[in-house]
Amino acid sequence: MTDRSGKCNIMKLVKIVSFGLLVVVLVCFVAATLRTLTFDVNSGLQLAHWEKTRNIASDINQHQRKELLANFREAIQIPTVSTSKTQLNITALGEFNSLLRKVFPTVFSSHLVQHEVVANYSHLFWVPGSDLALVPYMLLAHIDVVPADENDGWEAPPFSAKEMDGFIYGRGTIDNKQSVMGILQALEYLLIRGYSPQRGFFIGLGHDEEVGGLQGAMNIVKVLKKKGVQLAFVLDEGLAVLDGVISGLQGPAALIGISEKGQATVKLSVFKAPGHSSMPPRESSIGILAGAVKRLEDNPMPILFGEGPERRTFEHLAHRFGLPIKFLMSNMWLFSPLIGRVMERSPDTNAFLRTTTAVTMFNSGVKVNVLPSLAEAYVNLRIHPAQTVQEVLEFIQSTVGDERVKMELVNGFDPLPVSSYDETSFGFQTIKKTLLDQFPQVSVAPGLCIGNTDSRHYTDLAKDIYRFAPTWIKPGDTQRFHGINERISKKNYEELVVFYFNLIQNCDIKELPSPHGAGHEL
Ligand SMILES: CCCCCCCC/C=C\CCCCCCCC(=O)NCC(=O)O
Ligand SMILES: [Zn+2]
Ligand SMILES: [Zn+2]
Repeated sequence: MTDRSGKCNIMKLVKIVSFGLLVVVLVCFVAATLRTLTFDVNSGLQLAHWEKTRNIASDINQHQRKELLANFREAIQIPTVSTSKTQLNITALGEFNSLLRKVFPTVFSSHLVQHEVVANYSHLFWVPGSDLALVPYMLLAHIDVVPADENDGWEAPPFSAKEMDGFIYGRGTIDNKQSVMGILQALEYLLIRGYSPQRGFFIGLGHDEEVGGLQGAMNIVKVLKKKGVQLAFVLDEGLAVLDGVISGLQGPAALIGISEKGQATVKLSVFKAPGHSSMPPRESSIGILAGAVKRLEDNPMPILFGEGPERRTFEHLAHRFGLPIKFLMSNMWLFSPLIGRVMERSPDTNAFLRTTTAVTMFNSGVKVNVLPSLAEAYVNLRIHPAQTVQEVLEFIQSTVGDERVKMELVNGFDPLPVSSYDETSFGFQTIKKTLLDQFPQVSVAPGLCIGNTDSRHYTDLAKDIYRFAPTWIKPGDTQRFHGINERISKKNYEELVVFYFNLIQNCDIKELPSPHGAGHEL
């Protein structure tokens, strides 16, 4: 018995020790493979080694506070609406031109600024720098806005620029007149205070961005190409400071767009012989098309989370999440499918995961007793960086799976190249430094811009294109883009003016401080 039980005990002990060893080996393996990123994304700027510039202070007095706000409100009150490529409000665009000249007299009269109107309503400014060896950069924004209907539920008329509870309400307040006016207001104040740049810069204000920028941005690019211009970087609208928008993230995050999604507009159509509504066929053109559209909505494109630059966002921000999210985000190679499942539940986070499918127009029928011959739908897709227009078309074709539904690509372009964001990236680091000087509480990370911008026309002029403005977006604000009650706080608009005021001056450094001793020449 003793022997047997002794043997049993030894066997048990061997089993327990083996199991224990196995657990230790497994834990060691997992610990070696998995990681929890703890680096501080805001470090690495080498602030102590940053070239000293004698920046003009950006303080704003009471008079200027009133003035800059009044200028901004006037800009919002002009309905520079773009409805389609052929429907632009040219009266409003003309009025906007006069407004710019009236409220920024120094910009338009200074010998330091060259200005030209492009394609009738867009503006190109050139401010040469004193050091010709420094490659210029360019700031972009757009004057036009999408339509707005007061009856959709606006709390204030969309072109009233009404002030309520410290906010200015109106179409264009966050897309994108805050940048148009913010950039020029900053330049006006810089010039008044005697500033002249060392590094030259351009400002481009497009008038038809909301319908593709084919007149404004494309012609500005043509003008610059003719002059042989190459740019150190371009900064356009796009992402923003997200405050409480990414659930679980501690503190606000400034996401600087280093790429933007591609886009395709696809027309689906069904043709059937017309006839009398008293003798309907089993399936109408409308019914067949509705079925196709429903299948597209029921079968979203695959989740590609982690396969594009959005992966970098979460790796950068991982340290600002509590456990266990921090752990999941630090190991995207393993957990991205799980994170994707959670993020797809909300439209604004879903947009970062996959190519999105939006049915935006559906037309058919002319009379109640006539069977319509033609039913048409337009589908607008925003293409994830890991896909192409071609792949998206193939997906649509197989999902619709009905030869009676004709598919036509109206227009499309692939996702944009990824710009640099490492320690040697002049544009990214200068934007980041300017942000951190002004908003030390913010984490700065690269991001994917889910909308399209005029900057996509600039790829031949600059390798590095960033999409960002320090517009603060809080919970509920993402729906204000192209939606109702678009607004910006007065404080935030002032902050934008200060941001551009400081950014322009910060760009005057010759090179970035190098973590390894040698500078990064531009
Ligand atoms: C990482 C998860 C964060 C989710 C929060 C989403 C934050 C969204 C922030 C900004 C909105 C993006 C707007 C982009 C600018 C759009 C410009 C535009 O309208 N262009 C025309 C077009 O795309 O059709
Ligand atoms: Zn915009
Ligand atoms: Zn827009």
